[in-house]
Amino acid sequence: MYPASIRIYEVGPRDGLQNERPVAIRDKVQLLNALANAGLCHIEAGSFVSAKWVPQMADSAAVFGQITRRAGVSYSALTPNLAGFEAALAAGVDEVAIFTAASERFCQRNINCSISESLARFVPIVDKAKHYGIPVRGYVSCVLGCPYEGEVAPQQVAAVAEELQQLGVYEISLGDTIGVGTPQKARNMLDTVANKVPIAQLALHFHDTYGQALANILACLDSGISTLDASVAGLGGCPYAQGASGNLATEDLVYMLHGLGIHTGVDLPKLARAGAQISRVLKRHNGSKVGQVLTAELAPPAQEYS
Ligand SMILES: CC(C)(COP(=O)([O-])OP(=O)([O-])OC[C@H]1O[C@@H](n2cnc3c(N)ncnc32)[C@H](O)[C@@H]1OP(=O)([O-])[O-])[C@@H](O)C(=O)NCCC(=O)NCCSC(=O)C[C@@](C)(O)CC(=O)[O-]
Repeated sequence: MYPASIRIYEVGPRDGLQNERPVAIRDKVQLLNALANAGLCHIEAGSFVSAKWVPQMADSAAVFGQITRRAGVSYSALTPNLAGFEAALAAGVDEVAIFTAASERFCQRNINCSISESLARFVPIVDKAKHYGIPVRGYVSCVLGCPYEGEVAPQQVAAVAEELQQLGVYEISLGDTIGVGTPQKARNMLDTVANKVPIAQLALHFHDTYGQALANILACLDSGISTLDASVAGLGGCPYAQGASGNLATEDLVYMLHGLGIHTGVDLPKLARAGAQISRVLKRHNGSKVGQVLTAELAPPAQEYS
């Protein structure tokens, strides 16, 4: 049976924009405000990582300082280490996310340490976050494949997710970082992880490189999953996974969920306008098919795509 409602975790301003051309602070803030106005209540607004590694996120503190905070909306950020957590706290985040991988080589390329070193780094973050009452989310990357190691065993994903849960995160988002999953594999991976971590603490974070993300989600929708990550206009990719597309477009996800009678609390036309606006700013093709249809009149002239 499908759930009556789904919590959508919007990652476009972070996962999306970290892999796009640089965007002015005012445009990021406008996007964040538009997403909140569209009814999204969980928005990943930036990351406190090394500017040498991900320059697109270097202005996250300024972005947090300029958002028009909307009541009931949680604005979160990625924090790879204690320095990142302290900067995020000073910037006024509502929630942070720690991130590791199910693949050793991806973990090294992404955060320059092994999986076990990453987990050790997260201990003081979780401790300090608890002290300040800041919820911590966890990510596991490469849950359906790795750009360096190929196939990733679902048992390995489950083992890393279980370690994150034992650290004290409230939720673990399972990332198909390079979007290689297919429906049966996605469901098998989710069921394997759910044997170790309660499904209520899991979220799905599927990139759409091979156009499978929506099908993968549909295959998992009657599992008890209640949180899905998505990126407005399908923004993004992955800095350490060449060729990876952005997350599943939020507009496409909302359209499907509403069509199934599942409540999201999201105003689709407002969301589509936010997606069209940021696509214009980026002079980028709108990665949401639903967004393209709903905002045809806002689309930039064709020559701007070249
Ligand atoms: C983790 C590090 C910092 C290790 O990087 P490192 O080089 O091993 O760390 P370090 O401690 O030696 O520091 C190197 C420099 O970075 C600075 N530094 C150190 N920490 C911070 C910080 N928090 N904020 C700002 N600056 C920082 C530090 O001060 C120093 O500066 P320098 O002395 O050279 O001028 C680096 O590898 C890094 O920043 N990586 C970030 C990678 C990243 O953001 N990747 C994208 C997000 S993950 C993702 O997209 C996947 C996900 C979550 O969406 C799920 C999925 O789809 O799979």
